[in-house]
Amino acid sequence: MTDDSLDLDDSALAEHPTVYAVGSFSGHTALISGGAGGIGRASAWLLGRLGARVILAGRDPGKLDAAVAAMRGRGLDATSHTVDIREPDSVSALFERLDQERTTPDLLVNSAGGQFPQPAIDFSEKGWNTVVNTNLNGTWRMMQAAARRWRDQSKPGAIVNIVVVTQQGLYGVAHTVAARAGVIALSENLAVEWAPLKIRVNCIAPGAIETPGWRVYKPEQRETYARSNPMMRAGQAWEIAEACAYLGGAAADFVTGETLHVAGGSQLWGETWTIPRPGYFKS
Ligand SMILES: CCC/C=C/C(=O)SCCNC(=O)CCNC(=O)[C@H](O)C(C)(C)COP(=O)([O-])OP(=O)([O-])OC[C@H]1O[C@@H](n2cnc3c(N)ncnc32)[C@H](O)[C@@H]1OP(=O)([O-])[O-]
Ligand SMILES: NC(=O)C1=CN([C@@H]2O[C@H](COP(=O)(O)OP(=O)(O)OC[C@H]3O[C@@H](n4cnc5c(N)ncnc54)[C@H](OP(=O)(O)O)[C@@H]3O)[C@@H](O)[C@H]2O)C=CC1
Repeated sequence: MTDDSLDLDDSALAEHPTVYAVGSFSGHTALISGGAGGIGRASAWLLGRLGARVILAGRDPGKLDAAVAAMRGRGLDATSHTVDIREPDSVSALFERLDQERTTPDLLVNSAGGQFPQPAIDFSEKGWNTVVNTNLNGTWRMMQAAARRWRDQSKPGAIVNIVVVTQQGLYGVAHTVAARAGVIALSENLAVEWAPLKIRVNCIAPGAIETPGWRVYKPEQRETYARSNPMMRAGQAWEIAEACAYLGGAAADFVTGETLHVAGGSQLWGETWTIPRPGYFKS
């Protein structure tokens, strides 16, 4: 697997078959953080094709512009805004821009996130804080900003947080496992606290999904990912997008506080070593 082969193909995303009915998201607006990344972009394409107005958010304006241009080229209603979810002021500014446009998303997909592989014993203070600030604090900031709009406008809302498999099998990224376990616990708690506001909060835990985000891992580690689950293959971003359409849409109206593993069973069996597997574990 080369670095180039990790890039998603917009023309494939424009035509990939889906189980969902065209129009099932008509009249809905979806805000997707990390919308120009792998999972976020696939989710934006799917929701857009199902009729949603999609707003992509991320740090890199070039990546956002390219993704939006590809979607608009196929007639989808797509726009973008820059945001750095690590910065509270940046998240506030994003939502203030949406307020000025009189736009309130119905669905928030938090796909912005990431980490670097390193043995935990070597984490620096800054490295740990960066990953926790991105994945736990950044996700929380987006959730709170959206929920305040829904509360103030008496509108229902749905949140889908993209996390990682936390209970077993993912090693070399302990900072992100800790941060995402926090997001899952937070989501379960808010599913109750925000139920009176008609806000549903769910998570998707992807297994190994081939995306540009994999470039952060060495090729020799990536080569092991397809054997890290009982189904003996890597997943595709589209498979996460379809889960997103389920949890974010009407089919999941009675589902909240759930974490859906789309991971080929890796939450039950298998190991993903993002750093070299210590000889200690070799048979
Ligand atoms: C199948 C497997 C599971 C897959 C799961 C996935 O999620 S895949 C897809 C998911 N997608 C991704 O994961 C996307 C890719 N990931 C990222 O963008 C980054 O990992 C990020 C989240 C840290 C943000 O990065 P950024 O560039 O915005 O941040 P920055 O440059 O400001 O760094 C801040 C500090 O972090 C530290 N530090 C950073 N890197 C390393 C390292 N290699 N080594 C050691 N330390 C490192 C360092 O302390 C640095 O500060 P310094 O010492 O330089 O002053
Ligand atoms: N691919 C996989 O195997 C798995 C992925 N995941 C998780 O799924 C999510 C999506 O990952 P994936 O699509 O694979 O990876 P990508 O790296 O392709 O996408 C991640 C996106 O997050 C955005 N992002 C990162 N940091 C910030 C920030 N501080 N503010 C705003 N945007 C940010 C990036 O945008 P920009 O470049 O513009 O900053 C990027 O587009 C992540 O949380 C990831 O950890 C979980 C399990 C497995």
